[in-house]
Amino acid sequence: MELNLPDLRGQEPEDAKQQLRQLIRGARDRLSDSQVSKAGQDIRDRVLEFAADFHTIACYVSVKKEPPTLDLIEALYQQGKRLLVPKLGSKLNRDWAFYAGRDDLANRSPNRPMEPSGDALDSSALAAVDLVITPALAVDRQGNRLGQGGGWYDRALPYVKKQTPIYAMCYTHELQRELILPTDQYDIPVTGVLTPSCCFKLKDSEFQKSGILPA
Ligand SMILES: Nc1nc2c(c(=O)[nH]1)N(C=O)[C@@H](CNc1ccc(C(=O)N[C@@H](CCC(=O)O)C(=O)O)cc1)CN2
Ligand SMILES: Nc1ncnc2c1ncn2[C@@H]1O[C@H](COP(=O)(O)OP(=O)(O)OP(=O)(O)O)[C@@H](O)[C@H]1O
Repeated sequence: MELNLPDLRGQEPEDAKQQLRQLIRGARDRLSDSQVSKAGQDIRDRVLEFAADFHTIACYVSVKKEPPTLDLIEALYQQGKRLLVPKLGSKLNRDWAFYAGRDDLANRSPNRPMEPSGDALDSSALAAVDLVITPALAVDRQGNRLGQGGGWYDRALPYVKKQTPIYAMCYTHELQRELILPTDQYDIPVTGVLTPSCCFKLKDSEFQKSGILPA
């Protein structure tokens, strides 16, 4: 499946981003449950291998049709990794807590991703992570990431150490081979991308140079 997104250069970045989000969310809504759960299995298998050398990992807890991360997080935890996941509370606080097993995750506020019960840590906890996995609706060849629009990660990511890799997770068809995504001054480009079919660093990749995805 290819996602044909319009080129919205000339529009205000905020308006352009909003239109792109609607189109991509619409396409996600049309994914079947079995497509989403297959993506979750592929993500678990691939990212587990990719993440072998990282010990403390920040990762989002997926909701609805987002690329599923629950099986991945549990598998990483079973391997003894430390996982920080967002703890939004009732106010979209930019807090985090350590994952303590699947049974400890619960919907603690309506319409929010599931959260662990552990203490809320502010974003400065991100200084201790070796790898960040962010959600994305799309990523382009330059590493620009389109998020859900809250500016949540844009505000949290400045706490990540400069050398720490930041990988954005999306579906493979959401990687933009041609389109340059609209950006604003706060956007922080990502180091690499994770999808159900590929995990790679952007710098000097074939995708960055010529839009070709790894086999
Ligand atoms: N799984 C996941 N976790 C994430 C993010 C994400 O995109 N995906 N975020 C990425 O930044 C942050 C949270 N961002 C959020 C931004 C807005 C709303 C929100 O407004 N929710 C609506 C309900 C929306 C709906 O039902 O579709 C609400 O509160 O009423 C929630 C979380 C951190 N955790
Ligand atoms: N560090 C920041 N300080 C102040 N405002 C910010 C910051 N980062 C983002 N914003 C504002 O938040 C709003 C949403 O930002 P943006 O469109 O980049 O979100 P996003 O990257 O799609 O979402 P998210 O980061 O939650 O995944 C914009 O109005 C943006 O200017």
